[in-house]
Amino acid sequence: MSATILDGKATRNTIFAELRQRVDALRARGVTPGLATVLVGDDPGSHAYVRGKHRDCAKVGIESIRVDLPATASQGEVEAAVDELNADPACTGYLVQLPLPGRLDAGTVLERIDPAKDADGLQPVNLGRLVLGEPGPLPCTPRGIVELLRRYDVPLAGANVAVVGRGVTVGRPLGLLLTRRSENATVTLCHTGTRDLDAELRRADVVVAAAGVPGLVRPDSIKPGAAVLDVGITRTAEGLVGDVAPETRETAGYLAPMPGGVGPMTRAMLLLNVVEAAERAADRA
Ligand SMILES: Nc1nc(=O)c2c([nH]1)NC[C@@H]1CN(c3ccc(C(=O)N[C@@H](CCC(=O)O)C(=O)O)cc3)C=[N+]21
Ligand SMILES: [Mg+2]
Repeated sequence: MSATILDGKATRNTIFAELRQRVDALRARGVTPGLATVLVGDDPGSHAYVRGKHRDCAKVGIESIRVDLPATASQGEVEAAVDELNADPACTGYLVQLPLPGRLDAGTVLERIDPAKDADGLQPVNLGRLVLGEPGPLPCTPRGIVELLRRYDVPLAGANVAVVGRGVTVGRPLGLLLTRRSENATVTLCHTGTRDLDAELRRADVVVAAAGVPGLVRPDSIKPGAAVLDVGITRTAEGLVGDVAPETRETAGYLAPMPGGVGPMTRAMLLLNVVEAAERAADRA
C-alpha cells in the first residue's frame, strides 16, 4: 500500500482561486490589499522565496511592494524600513524575511511590526493572541499544515499527533493550533532532548517532522497508516531534502512530501493572512 499524497500544490491552487474572489470583493469595496517584503542581504534561497511570494501576489490580485536592503544594513536601517511600512497605507500586510544576518537582532525587528500588518503571525502580540485563542493572523506553516489535513479529511479530533521540532515558526505554534477545541488533537512536542523519539512517533496517528534532519522519519519509525507531513528542508549537494526518508511512503497512510506538500501551503496561508487583515480593516472602516 502506498500513501495518499497530501498535494500542497493542488490545494494551494484551490485556495488561490478562493482568495482571488475575496480580493475582487475587497476591491469592489474600495480596499486594495498590498503585501510588502523586507529582505536583507543576498542569500540566494531567501531571494528565491521572496520572488515566489511576489509571484503568488500577482496570481491572486494582491499588490506587492519589495524592500531590499544590502547585507551591510544596520539595525537602525532595518527598523526604519519597518517604520515606513507601518505608516504606508498601500501596505496592508508585510513580512521581514528570516533569517536576518546574524549580527541583527530579529526579535527587536519583529516586535516593531504593527500587529495589524503582521502577515506572518510572528509578531509577539499575535503569538500572544494565539495562546489566548483571540483572533489574529496565524503563523503560516502551522496554519498550512492544519488546513492541508482538514481539506483531505485526515481526522484530528482525539488523534495523537507527534510534532518533531520546537521552533517558533513551526513546532511551538503548531502545538497551540492542534490543541484548540476546533482541532482537539493530543500533541506530543518532540525535540533534541526527547529520550526515545521512535517510541513517540510509533504511537502517533499524525507525524509532523520539522527538525531539519534528513532521514529522521523512516518506515519503521511510524505506525502503519499514519499521516506523515515532511516540513524539514536541508540543503545538500544533491539539492533540497526533507526529514522523511522516501520509503516511508509505503508505510504511511498519508504523506505530505517535500517538495510539494507543506511548502506551497505556507505560501498560500501568507496570502490568506493578508486578505483576512484587509477584510478586518475594511469592516472597521
Ligand atoms: N518571515 C518569514 N516567513 C516565512 O514564512 C519564512 C521565512 N521568513 N523564512 C524562510 C522560511 C521557509 N519558508 C518556506 C516557504 C515555502 C517553501 C516552499 O514552497 N517549498 C517548496 C520547495 C522548495 C523550493 O522550491 O524552494 C515545496 O515544499 O514544495 C519553503 C519554505 C518560509 N519561511
Ligand atoms: Mg515558515
